[in-house]
Amino acid sequence: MGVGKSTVGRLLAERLDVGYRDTDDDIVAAEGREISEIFVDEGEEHFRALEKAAVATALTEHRGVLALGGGAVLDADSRALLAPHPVVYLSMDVEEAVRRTGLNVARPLLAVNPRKQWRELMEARRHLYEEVATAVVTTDGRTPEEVTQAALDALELKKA
Ligand SMILES: Nc1ncnc2c1ncn2[C@@H]1O[C@H](COP(=O)(O)OP(=O)(O)O)[C@@H](O)[C@H]1O
Ligand SMILES: O=C(O)C1=C[C@@H](OP(=O)(O)O)[C@@H](O)[C@H](O)C1
Ligand SMILES: [Mg+2]
Repeated sequence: MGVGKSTVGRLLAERLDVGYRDTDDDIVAAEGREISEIFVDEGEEHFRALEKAAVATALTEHRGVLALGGGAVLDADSRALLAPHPVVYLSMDVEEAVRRTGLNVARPLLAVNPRKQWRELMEARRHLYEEVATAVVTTDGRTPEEVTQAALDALELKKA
C-alpha cells in the first residue's frame, strides 16, 4: 500500500504505449463508492470478493499494464491467474510507507496506527508478493520515473 503501484503503473503504460487499468478504480467505478466506504459499509470480506472478481475480469479483458490493490494477492485463485504474466513487486521500507500513506485516509487498513499496521501486513504478505513476482523493484529514494525505468529494465521491456 502506497508503494506507487497506481502511479508507476500509469507511467509504465505510457512508456510502453499500452493501456492502463487499476482494479481499485474498476471497483470504485462499478460500485459508485470509494474503497474506504465499501470497507466501512460492508467490511473487508465483501471488498475482497469484489476485488477477486475485478482481478479476474481485468486479466481477461485487458491487455496492457494492470495495477492491483495491495491485498489482491491474498486470494489463491488471483495468484494463479497472475502466474502466466510478468508481475512487478514494488518494495519500500516502513518509513517510506508511512511518508507516502500517512497523510491521507484513503486506505482503511492503515487508518489507526499506520507504522504498526503496515509492518504486520507486510509480515503476513511478503511471501505472497515474492511468490507472484517475476521482478522485484526497490522504490526507496527513487522518483516514480526512476521506478518506472527500473521496472522496464527488470522486465527487459526496454522500449525507448
Ligand atoms: N517513487 C515515489 N516517490 C515518492 N512518492 C511516491 C512514489 N511513488 C508514489 N508516490 C506517492 O505515494 C502515494 C501512493 O502512491 P500510489 O501510486 O497510490 O500507491 P499504491 O497504488 O501502491 O497504493 C501517492 O501520493 C504518490 O504520489
Ligand atoms: O493492501 C490492501 O489491502 C489494500 C490496498 C489498497 O490499494 P493500494 O495498494 O493501491 O493502496 C486498496 O485496495 C485497499 O485499501 C486495500
Ligand atoms: Mg493503488
